[in-house]
Amino acid sequence: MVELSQAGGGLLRKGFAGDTLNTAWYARACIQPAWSVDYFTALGDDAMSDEMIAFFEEAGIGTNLIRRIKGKAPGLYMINLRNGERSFSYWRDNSAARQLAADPDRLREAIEGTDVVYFSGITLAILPREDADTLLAETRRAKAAGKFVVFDPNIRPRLWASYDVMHTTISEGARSSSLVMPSFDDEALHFGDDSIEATIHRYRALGAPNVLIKNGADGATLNFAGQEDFVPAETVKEVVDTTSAGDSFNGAFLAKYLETKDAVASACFAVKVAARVVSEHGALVAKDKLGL
Ligand SMILES: Nc1ncnc2c1ncn2[C@@H]1O[C@H](COP(=O)(O)OP(=O)(O)O)[C@@H](O)[C@H]1O
Ligand SMILES: O=C(O)C(=O)C[C@H](O)[C@H](O)COP(=O)(O)O
Repeated sequence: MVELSQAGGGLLRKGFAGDTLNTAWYARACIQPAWSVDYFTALGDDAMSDEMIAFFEEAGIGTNLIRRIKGKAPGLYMINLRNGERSFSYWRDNSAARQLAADPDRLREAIEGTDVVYFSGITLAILPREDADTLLAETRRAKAAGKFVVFDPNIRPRLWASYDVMHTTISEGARSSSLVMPSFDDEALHFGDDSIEATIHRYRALGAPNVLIKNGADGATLNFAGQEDFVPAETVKEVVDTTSAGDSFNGAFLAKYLETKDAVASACFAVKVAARVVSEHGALVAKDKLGL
């Protein structure tokens, strides 16, 4: 999506963001140069879509899988801030990305060509029902084939037709995953979990072998194959904008974990990156400000 963030004095800064893009961006910033990170989405044929493609390429994110749709444009969102905590306004009903899974062969081919698949509750929420089912069938297939499938529920009630559809579809997303990376405040608020243990238990019972719960300034709890660990958050002097805290954590974590297979060390790295991200405006913080 195109992102409008606060630039001071009533001015808005234009950027590009969206939860899966943010995660790809931080993974790319943190991963070994020899690894490739590709973004699978749909864009339009307008100037803004061209600019986004150029921006992804400049960041080193592969764009060959991106479908261009005639007459369409990217979605738009604006970050609203209250004491550093973000909320979003969206203009995305007609975005090109809603058609990202409309071509099942293309989707299957893209997934077959990769070792790791990352998607989110927002990915599922913006798709027409039958396309969400297509994507879920492919992520189940990928997991069964031994690929590492990673899912962040990223619960956004406004994007879903109803609570029941949201609950069922997010549960299916988790069931088709090797690792689920939820944020505890969302899970407690929307799915009624009264503890981090309850969230871990729910996702493991659905069939996700690994769960990593992010909990804002209270750090992160991991349960990898039944082994539980806790990693505290970094202390942040001033929380400026929490947009992308969770996505940057996910991208940084995956970059380290895929290389080292050390979940705790990777979470320790991810809390450091996320701490830098909440200290700046907007979803994507420049690599030289991440302290890598
Ligand atoms: N106020 C904060 N101080 C320090 N670290 C933070 C803060 N807020 C978020 N983080 C870091 O970002 C990670 C993700 O934040 P969280 O708020 O749980 O995700 P989301 O943005 O998805 O709601 C946390 O696990 C933590 O490491
Ligand atoms: O809401 C959406 O659809 C977006 O993708 C916009 C934001 O860039 C991410 O939501 C940020 O995600 P957090 O890491 O949870 O702060």
